[in-house]
Amino acid sequence: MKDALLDVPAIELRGIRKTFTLSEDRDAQKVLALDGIDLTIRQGEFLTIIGPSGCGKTTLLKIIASLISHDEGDVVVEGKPVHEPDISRAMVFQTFGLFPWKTVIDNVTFPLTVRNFAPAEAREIAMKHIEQVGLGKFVDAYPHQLSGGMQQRVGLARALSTGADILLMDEPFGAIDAQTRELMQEELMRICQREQKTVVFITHDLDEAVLLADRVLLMSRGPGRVREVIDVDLPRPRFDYDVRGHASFIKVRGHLWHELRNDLVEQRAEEMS
Ligand SMILES: Nc1ncnc2c1ncn2[C@@H]1O[C@H](COP(=O)(O)OP(=O)(O)OP(=O)(O)O)[C@@H](O)[C@H]1O
Repeated sequence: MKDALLDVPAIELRGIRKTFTLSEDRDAQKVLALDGIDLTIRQGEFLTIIGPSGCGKTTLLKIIASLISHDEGDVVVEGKPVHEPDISRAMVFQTFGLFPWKTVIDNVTFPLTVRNFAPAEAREIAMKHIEQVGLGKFVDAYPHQLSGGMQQRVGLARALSTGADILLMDEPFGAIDAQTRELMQEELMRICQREQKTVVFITHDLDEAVLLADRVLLMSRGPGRVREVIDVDLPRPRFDYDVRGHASFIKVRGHLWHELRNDLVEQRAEEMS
């Protein structure tokens, strides 16, 4: 359980720097997306990332997943430097990332099939997670037959099926209506608490950032840097009381809003000058 959060590093980021080049030309414009990110994420921790648009949140998550390379620094996962995607880390995308031509069961078994699991074993694992996210009756449905919230549940079931200890989630509930989103947040918290997942979760939603997190990483306006890492001192589970009325929730949310608002005001002033 979260109360027993281990002080063992799951992900260590050391001096991560990333520049994008906007074209192939020699004189091409460069964008410094991340500038020296140092951070340790503990095993079983739920870390949310919040920051102004374009500050490098997605870039950082993709670097942790080894989906894109970085220019300088090290990503160390469970003690080992990583350079390629592997089974320790699973991504969940805002746009669900499902294959439209595959059924729910085929979408969820896909990562297991490519890793050469026997079909019966892949199906058994997939079914367990499809049922866990409440879609047992929809195994043979296609994504277009499901609501956005249901499609995101499929994305979550697929990530869980990989058995990855680390879930990397890029605004996974951003495209879902407010009520479904609250249910998904509860479900995710239940699953992560039970299965001791380490989660790195990007959001633009202040309430979501505080509600889910053990710690919130606030990034600075581009180039992305660690501006602040804030502890969220709220008891778990967090869905059986008025967590939004809790003094710690109000304090952390208020602080985040103050900081992000200043960023927006500065950004607007720069755009006007
Ligand atoms: N493939 C790319 N090529 C060139 N520039 C890129 C590329 N991907 C990201 N960038 C630039 O890197 C910076 C960080 O982008 P990133 O998508 O990581 O930000 P973000 O914080 O996730 O943004 P948002 O909150 O709007 O989703 C931005 O300036 C963006 O334009």
